[in-house]
Amino acid sequence: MKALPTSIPDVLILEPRVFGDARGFFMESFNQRVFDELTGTRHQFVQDNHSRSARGVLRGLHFQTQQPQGKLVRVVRGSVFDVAVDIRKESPTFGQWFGLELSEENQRMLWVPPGLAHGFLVLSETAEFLYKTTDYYAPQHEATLAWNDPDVAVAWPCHAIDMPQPLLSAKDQQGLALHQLP
Ligand SMILES: Cc1cn([C@H]2C[C@H](O)[C@@H](COP(=O)(O)OP(=O)(O)O[C@H]3O[C@H](C)C(=O)[C@H](O)[C@H]3O)O2)c(=O)[nH]c1=O
Repeated sequence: MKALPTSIPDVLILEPRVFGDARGFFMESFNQRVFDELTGTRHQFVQDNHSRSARGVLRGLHFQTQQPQGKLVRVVRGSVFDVAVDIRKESPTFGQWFGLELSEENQRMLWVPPGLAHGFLVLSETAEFLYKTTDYYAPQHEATLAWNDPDVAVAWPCHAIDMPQPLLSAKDQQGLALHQLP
């Protein structure tokens, strides 16, 4: 597995080693020792999540104000545009975002450390999204940064979904602006 830097210092792209043969492929999708070496951290994961979404669905941008979750995210079917936003007020990259395509084709993963907001836009007919988190779900602490906050200005590839607006949950339609975050 390789780690590639991004525009946000501790957000990393992880590229697994894929062993293909006539039967298909094998890869280690997670290895604690390798993860620790590549990220320089000792995070332990306590929860695995799996969501399926249709084209044009946008989930996010979510974070937990307490019990912040680090997330190791990947796509096993289809393709998404995945985004992390640095909302750590003391960070030199506060307010900046990083995004990339995660897909079953490129097998890429994104490591999103605790304290950032995270979300994705589905580009394929459907997408199966799997991720590990470093702390438990805590709905009482969950919040949403507005996907279209002009101060963050995420360049979502909405042209690729062939619809006027992404499909958002009621909760995500009520996202906060960056300047409103606690
Ligand atoms: C996240 C989560 C949700 N749920 C329940 C709560 C709701 O009844 C239902 C759907 O929840 P929600 O609409 O918040 O699911 P997503 O919009 O996919 O939320 C996720 O979306 C973006 C991509 C993220 O980065 C977060 O990990 C996560 O917030 O699952 C649970 O029981 N456990 C959980 O860990």
